Amino acid sequence: MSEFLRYDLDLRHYAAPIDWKKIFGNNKELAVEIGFGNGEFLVSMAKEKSWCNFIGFETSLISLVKIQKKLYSESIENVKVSRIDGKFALREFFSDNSVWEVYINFPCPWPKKSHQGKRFTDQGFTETLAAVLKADGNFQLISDVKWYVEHMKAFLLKTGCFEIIEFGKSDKTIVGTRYEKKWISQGKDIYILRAKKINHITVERWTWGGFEMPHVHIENVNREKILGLKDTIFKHLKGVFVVKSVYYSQDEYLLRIVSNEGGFQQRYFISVEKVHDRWLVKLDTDASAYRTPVVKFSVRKIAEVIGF
Ligand SMILES: C[S@@+](CC[C@H](N)C(=O)[O-])C[C@H]1O[C@@H](n2cnc3c(N)ncnc32)[C@H](O)[C@@H]1O
Repeated sequence: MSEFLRYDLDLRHYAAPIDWKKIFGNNKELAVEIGFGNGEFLVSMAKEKSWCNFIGFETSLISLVKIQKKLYSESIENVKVSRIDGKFALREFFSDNSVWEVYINFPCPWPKKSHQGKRFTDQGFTETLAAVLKADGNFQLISDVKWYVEHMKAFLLKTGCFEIIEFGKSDKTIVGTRYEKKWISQGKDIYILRAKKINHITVERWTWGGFEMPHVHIENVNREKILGLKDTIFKHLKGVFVVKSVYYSQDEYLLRIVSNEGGFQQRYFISVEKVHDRWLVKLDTDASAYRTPVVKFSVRKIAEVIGF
């Protein structure tokens, strides 16, 4: 394994909430950046604030690889990064009142209505901030999109948990990232929003409470039903899952699943295999998923549909 991979956390292997003190080996404050891109801001903050540990969440693999090389070459030890949706990770992997600051710099505004579930400007996200930030902890958003910053301000205020301490156009460079440089070079205005947590609320977490997974045993399977599941969509209170493909070999089926829960997408496999005289339906261990309500539901539902 490459040395720089030590910065990378595969959070599927950790029970939530994560014991960050154990991961970093110290008790420093925690700060989170979501969508760090090329990592300029995360790296400079980590160097400047060595009394704090930084966790960066990114969905882009290329960004992950780039920052790990940077962290390794500069021997920076107070940063961990993970390839995961930052909205989900902030809620699921941090205890209430545990994070000192959260930053988002130049998020994609997803202007189309059909994409609005991908925005950070929603009640679920601001409630998560109100849960995980410490008392007096801060959230900072920098963007070139005025309406996006205004929406975020409105959602923060709606929680009743934040005081706005800075809001408006900035006349100077703030974070020095690739996107900030790009928008400034195009003459765009840059907006800053800083908010301080003044009240606390808690939120429901989907994955807390261990790794238990409903492995379902069934007496027999209906082969036609399994093979006919391709492209079937199943609905659940919290989201949906679809069976994208079904693979078959002797006494074993592998179902490729895509789930979506409030915009959080997962791709994984459910295996159906013969064990002695019965069949076992379970989450395939080679491509594991976070144990969210829809993932658990998908295993039970497949067993229900194919078994008899
Ligand atoms: C427009 S770029 C900005 C990058 C960087 N912050 C900057 O200022 O240059 C947005 C970044 O957010 C990442 N991203 C988008 N949605 C995300 C999510 N839900 N969780 C984590 N990262 C996300 C994208 O992969 C992309 O790198």
